[in-house]
Amino acid sequence: MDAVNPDESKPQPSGSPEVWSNGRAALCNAVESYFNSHQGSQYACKGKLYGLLIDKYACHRDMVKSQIIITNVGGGRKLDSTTGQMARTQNQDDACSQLKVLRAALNNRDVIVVISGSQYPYFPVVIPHTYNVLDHFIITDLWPEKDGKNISHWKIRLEKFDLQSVSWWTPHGEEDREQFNAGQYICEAQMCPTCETESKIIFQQGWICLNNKCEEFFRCESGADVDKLTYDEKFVNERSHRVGPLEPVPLVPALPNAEGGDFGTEKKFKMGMVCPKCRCCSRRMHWKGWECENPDCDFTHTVQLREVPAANAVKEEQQGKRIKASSYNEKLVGRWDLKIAGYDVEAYSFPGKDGQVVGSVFVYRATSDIRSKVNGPDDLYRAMQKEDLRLKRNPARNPGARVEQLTNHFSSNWGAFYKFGVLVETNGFAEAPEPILRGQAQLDWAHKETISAMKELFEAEEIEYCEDSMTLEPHTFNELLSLGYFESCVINYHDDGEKELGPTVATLSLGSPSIMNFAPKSSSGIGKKTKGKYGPAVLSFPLNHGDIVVMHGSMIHKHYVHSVKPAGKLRFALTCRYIRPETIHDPKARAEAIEKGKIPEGIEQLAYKGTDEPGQNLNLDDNSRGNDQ
Ligand SMILES: O=C(O)CCC(=O)C(=O)O
Ligand SMILES: [Fe+2]
Repeated sequence: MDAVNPDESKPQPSGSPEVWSNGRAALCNAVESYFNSHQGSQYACKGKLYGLLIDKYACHRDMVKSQIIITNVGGGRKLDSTTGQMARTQNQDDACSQLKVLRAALNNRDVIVVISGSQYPYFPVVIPHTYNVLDHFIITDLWPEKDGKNISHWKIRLEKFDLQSVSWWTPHGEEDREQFNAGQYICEAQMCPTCETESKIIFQQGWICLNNKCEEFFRCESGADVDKLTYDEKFVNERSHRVGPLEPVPLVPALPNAEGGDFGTEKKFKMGMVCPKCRCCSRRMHWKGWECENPDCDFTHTVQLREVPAANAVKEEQQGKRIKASSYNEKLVGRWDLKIAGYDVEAYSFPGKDGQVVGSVFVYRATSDIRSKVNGPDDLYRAMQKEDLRLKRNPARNPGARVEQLTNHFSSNWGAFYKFGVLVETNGFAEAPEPILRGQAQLDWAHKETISAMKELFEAEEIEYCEDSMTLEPHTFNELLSLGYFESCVINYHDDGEKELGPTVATLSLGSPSIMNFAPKSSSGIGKKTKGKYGPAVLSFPLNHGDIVVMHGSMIHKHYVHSVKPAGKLRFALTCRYIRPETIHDPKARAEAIEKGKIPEGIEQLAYKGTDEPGQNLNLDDNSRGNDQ
C-alpha cells in the first residue's frame, strides 16, 4: 500500500501495523472493543479507557519513540480566527472528563491501545496509512505543563506494554534503538519546598514543581524559556515494572462468526472486520457479508443467514415493552377508523400552519388471517429472505471522506432512480426479483384504495384539505426502495420531500415490529414551540408485520418529519413512490427513469390485495406461520 503523505525525510518503518484503516468509521467498526470513538482522541466506556488516538494536534515536546509516547490531553481547543488553527485559549480544566478517565487508567494500570493518525507530525518513520494501530500501552505519568502564553494543559506519558518485541514504527535498520528494561534508568523525584509535594525531575534544564495548585508551579529555576524545555533522558528512558493481572484486549478481533442460535442479523453482525489477509479495517457494507475495503485486497467473509420465521416477528411483537396502541395529539391530528378490504385502517389527518389539512397517513393493520394469505406478508417475508435483494449500506454523510458515515440500515433501489438524501444505485423493475414486484403491486393497490377512501371520508366529514398538496389523481408507483434492518437499525427523523416526487409514499412493513413517529418541524410553526429542529411527536404508532402505511400530501414532508425504530432481529420495509419524469431535466436521465420504472407484465395478480372474502391461506410449515394458526 502506498504511504499516506509520504515524508521522504523520514526513514522507513521496520515493520507494519497489525491493524490499519484509511477511514475513521471503518476503524471504529472493526476495533470497537478498544476504539469506537468517531470524534475525539479517547475511547472510554463506563469511565474505563480503552484506546487513545494521536493525530494532528501535537504540541511542544510530544514524541513517539520505540517504547514510549508523550502526548497531550485532548479537548479544550477553540478555532483561533486569526490563524485559522485550533488552539488553547484557556487553562485545561483539572476536572474535565478526559482527565478523569486518564487518571483512572493510570491508577488502575489499565492496558490501552494507541493508534496514530497520518497527520501526527512527529511520527519517527514514514506513516503507512491514515490510521495505524501501534500497540498496547500503559499510562505511567500524567502531569500539567504551561506554555509560553502561560496557558496550562495536561500531558501523558505512555509505555509500551510488551518491552521485548520490536515496535513496527522503529526505523528500519535501527531495531535496537531505544530498547530499555525496567531499572536501567530511574527518574528521581524532588520535593517542592513551597507545597511539599513531590514532582519527578522530568526536564533536562532542572527540577520544576508540577503541582498546578502551587505558586511555584512550572517556574523554572534556571530561568529557561518554558517553550524550550526538553525532557530529561532518565525520564524518557525509564521503564516501569509490569505488575498485577494485566489482560490486554486483542489488537486483532476475531472475525464475526455465528454461534448456535444466531440468525446472522443480530447487532454483532453489523460490526466491521479486520481483514486477516491485509489487516485493513472494513465495515459491513453488504447484506451478503464483508468485503475488504482495501482496493488491493480481495478477501471476503460471510456469515450464513438463517431464515427468521414470521412467527418470530409475532413473538417480538408480543414480548416488546413498547407502545401497543397508537397515540396522537388530538388538538392537531384527526383520526378515523375505517375498514378496507379486510384491513382495519387508522386514518389520520395532518394540519398545515393555518389548520387546513395538508396531508394524511393511513395505517393498514394486517390481521393474523391476512398475514398468512397466499402472497401475503408471511409469504413475502420468507421470499425476501431467499432472494438476493442487493441490499447495501450506502454513505449517509461525507461520501468518500475519511469520516464517511454509512446508513445503519441496508437498502436497494428499484425502478426509476431516486435520490433519498443518500445516493442509492437503482435497478430497473425488469431485473427486480419477484418479491419486489409483488411489493410494488400491493402498495400500488393500497395507494389507490387510500385515495378513494380518503375522497369518500373527506366528503362525508366535510373536511377541507389543501388541494395542491393532496391531489386525488393517483399515479402508478414507478420506484421502490427496499430497506433491510438488522437488530438495532433505525431510520431517524427525515422527510421524503424531494421535489421530483408525487404526493404519495407507501410502505409495507415486514418482520420485526417497530414504532413510527411523526413530528412537526420547528420551522413549520405547528404545535408547541421548541428549541430543537423538531417538536414533540404528534403521532406515534406501532408498525407490525404486514402493516402498510400510506402517507399522502406533498406538504406533509414540508411541515413534518417521520422516523421508524424497529425492535427485533429482522425487518424489511418496501417503500414505493412516484417519481415525476417531467421533473427530470436531462432527456437521457428522463428516458432511463421511464424505462426503469416500467412494471413487467403479469405481476399484478401476484400481489395480495386484501379481501372481504375468507380467501386462501398459506400452507407453510409450522415455524413459519403466525402464532395464530
Ligand atoms: O422503514 C420504514 O418503515 C420507513 C422508511 C422510510 O421512511 C423511507 O424509506 O423513507
Ligand atoms: Fe421516509
